[in-house]
Amino acid sequence: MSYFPFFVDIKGWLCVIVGGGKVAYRKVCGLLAFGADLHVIATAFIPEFEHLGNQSGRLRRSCREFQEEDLRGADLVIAASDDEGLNQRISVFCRQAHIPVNSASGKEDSSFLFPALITEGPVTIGISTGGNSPALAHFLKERIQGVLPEEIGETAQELGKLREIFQKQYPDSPALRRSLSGTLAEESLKTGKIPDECALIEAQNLMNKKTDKRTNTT
Ligand SMILES: C[C@@]1(CC(=O)O)C2=NC(=C\c3[nH]c(c(CCC(=O)O)c3CC(=O)O)Cc3[nH]c(c(CC(=O)O)c3CCC(=O)O)/C=C3\N/C(=C\2)[C@@H](CCC(=O)O)[C@]3(C)CC(=O)O)/[C@H]1CCC(=O)O
Ligand SMILES: NC(=O)c1ccc[n+]([C@@H]2O[C@H](COP(=O)([O-])OP(=O)(O)OC[C@H]3O[C@@H](n4cnc5c(N)ncnc54)[C@H](O)[C@@H]3O)[C@@H](O)[C@H]2O)c1
Repeated sequence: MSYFPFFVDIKGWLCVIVGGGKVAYRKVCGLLAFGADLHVIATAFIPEFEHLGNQSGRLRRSCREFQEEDLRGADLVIAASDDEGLNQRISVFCRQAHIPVNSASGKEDSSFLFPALITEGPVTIGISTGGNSPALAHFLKERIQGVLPEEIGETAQELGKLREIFQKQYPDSPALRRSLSGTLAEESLKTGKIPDECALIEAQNLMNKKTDKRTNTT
């Protein structure tokens, strides 16, 4: 089965992670980068956690046994202990309470999976094999990274600004706005150049040329 990919704003979400090993650390790093608040509970932590600090209060660590009480108010839960029974109990509790849960013990106990992630500014690409082969997800990620233009994040940001300009300039012409956005995105991918207002004028010229050509041939 394939999994539906959501792009969710998790800023300020309370994420509870049970476990302080390699798996928990990988998930913690991923979630921190997207602005979540984390509470990690584990009987022992790998040293990498020390280097994370408390992330200006966004990362809290409790060095003790997990208690069910820890799940109160959680928006998202990761069961990443090495105790399969515990991971399973956490998963059952969360599913009953409708809290999204990911378990390191297997996808059967997870209501969502983590993808291999490419993040460049506002551009995020998530790759999943539906849990079949994390290794394949990793290699696919490397391949995609190899063909992405370096400045893709900045390009997306600039296209966002230009899009706002079109919305003001051509409020009643959605088709024109779509063509302009499309032409600019295509050109910046072709040339590898970050679009700016000059690119906007060029795109308008290009579109005029295309329109002229069509009119002349009809
Ligand atoms: C993408 C990434 C995200 C992340 O975890 O952060 C990810 N695993 C990554 C790394 C990684 N995984 C493994 C190792 C150890 C080395 C090795 O053993 O080879 C390493 C370390 C490394 O490779 O460096 C082994 C492994 N993984 C899972 C199992 C158990 C199982 O299959 O039951 C086993 C045990 C062995 C096996 O059977 O292979 C399970 C899952 N791993 C997933 C995601 C989910 C499905 C993704 C999909 O749909 O494809 C799922 C279901 C869990 C989940 O949802 O979290 C991240 C890629 C980093 C990147 O490149 O970005
Ligand atoms: N290492 C991998 O790449 C990988 C990949 C996929 C799945 N897994 C599975 O994920 C699990 C975790 O892997 P890991 O390498 O992070 O393990 P680990 O042994 O490094 O860490 C396990 C953590 O669970 C904590 N823990 C155990 N019982 C607890 C309890 N009752 N309360 C609080 N904390 C408790 C321990 O303190 C420790 O921090 C394992 O079961 C493993 O089989 C590992």
